[in-house]
Amino acid sequence: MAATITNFHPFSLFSETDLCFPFNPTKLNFTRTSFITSPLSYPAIINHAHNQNNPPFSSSSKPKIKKTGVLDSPMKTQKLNLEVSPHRAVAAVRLMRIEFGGAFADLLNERGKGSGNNEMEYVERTLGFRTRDLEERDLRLVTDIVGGAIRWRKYLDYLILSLCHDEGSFRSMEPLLLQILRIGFYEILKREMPPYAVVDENVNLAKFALRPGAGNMVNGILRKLVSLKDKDSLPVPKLDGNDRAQARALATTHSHPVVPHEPSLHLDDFVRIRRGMQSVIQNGFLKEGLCSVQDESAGLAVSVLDPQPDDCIIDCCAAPGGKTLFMASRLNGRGMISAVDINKGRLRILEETAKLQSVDSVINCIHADLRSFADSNKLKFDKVLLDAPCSGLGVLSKRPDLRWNRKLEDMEELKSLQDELLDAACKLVKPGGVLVYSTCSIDPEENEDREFQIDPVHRYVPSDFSTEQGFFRSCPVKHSMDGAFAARLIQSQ
Ligand SMILES: C[S@@+](CC[C@H](N)C(=O)[O-])C[C@H]1O[C@@H](n2cnc3c(N)ncnc32)[C@H](O)[C@@H]1O
Repeated sequence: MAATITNFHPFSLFSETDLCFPFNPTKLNFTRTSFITSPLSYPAIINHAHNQNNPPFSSSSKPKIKKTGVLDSPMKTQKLNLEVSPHRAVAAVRLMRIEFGGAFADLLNERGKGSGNNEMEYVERTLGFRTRDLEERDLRLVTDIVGGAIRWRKYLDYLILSLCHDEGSFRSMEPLLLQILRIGFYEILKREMPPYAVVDENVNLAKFALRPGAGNMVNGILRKLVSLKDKDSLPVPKLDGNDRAQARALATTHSHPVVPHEPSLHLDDFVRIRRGMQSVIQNGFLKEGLCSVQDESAGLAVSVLDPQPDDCIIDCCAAPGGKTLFMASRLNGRGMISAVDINKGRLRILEETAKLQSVDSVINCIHADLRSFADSNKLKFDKVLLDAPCSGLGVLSKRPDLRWNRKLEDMEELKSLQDELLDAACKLVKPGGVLVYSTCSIDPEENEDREFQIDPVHRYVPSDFSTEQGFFRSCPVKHSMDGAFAARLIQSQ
């Protein structure tokens, strides 16, 4: 089975190649929101269950288990080990599959539900034995341990390395032994479990899955960890040296991957990454709302509106929320954005992502057709964004399907819908307020060929994006980003 990020995060709707993400400064102690944009490719998810003849990790070299039994089903003749806790065995094997098999932690967790038998097959093939079957509680523990060990991997590895005899023994450590240590370290440091139970259980796992000597090693290192923790003298990465060294130390303490990135040339809050998106995903940054994916052209269209704290804004075609959420991050918790969209499902994505990114307090989602909403609504807004449904001709590099799906008749219909939405949006602007009409199209008929009385955009975006007539326009070839258009209109007083 293969899957793409589309199944993973709504922001992939905007972009399969260029990714941006806003870091949540409250969670990451960054001073302000940042975005990342990057070309990337997602590795296919490998489902070894479909490849039974090719086990992911050979168990041929594994010692046979010490304590075996036969499972109750007459079909099952596998070796059963009752001394190893099932959730640790499954967690260790999942971690191996994620690190070496390219599997996604999330999908494994989902599939884990109700598929204990599959899990045990992996355990048996990797460790050489089965444990008792997983119960609901075990599965919850697996999810927590696997997620935690991945999330904190950089920090856990730093500590494991510090407690090894030398760097060589860390670097040459058997992968399974390293996973077992990561589990033990995570349980002791982050789950705060009773340390001696953790030591005993992980020693058992190493002993049975590898060999007695591996059990001794786990015992020695985990006990060293417990003793340092008790004395409050765990090694801490030194925060000195140049900026880069300090950033590395912080990345270790907070277990952030060091993702190669470059600041956006056009937006303070964006960074562009070319590689390393896997780390961002695996560390849960997207899922936890610490960042999101967005093309710089979308960010620049928001800059044309120039949202400021205390603004009362309406985003007329808001879902699934890329621009709304970026605007919300600029309000610093003050002001309000009414986010209108006719599509309930897409609006729900916006609502959920706003909660994840902790900006829901400044966003009010309204499920409505803008045309009827504008007729019935009495409230007027300081700033109105109409990011209109469009042909998408500016995003063909990411949406190749559009090349074949667009018909001339559709374009006529689309333009009249855009006209109606623009009329509706105009009704919502306060006297002296601003309306930004934007599209991700480069077709003049959808954009500058309309009759606009405009406020030129050069004060809001770099001059390279401002056309002679005062519109914002980004061009895929010239700017290496999506093609987009925005016009800034001022309502007369
Ligand atoms: C280009 S997308 C908006 C993207 C969004 N601004 C963002 O940044 O994520 C256009 C949106 O217009 C919505 N839409 C289309 N017709 C509408 C209508 N009559 N009233 C309100 N929303 C409408 C669609 O559901 C779609 O979500």
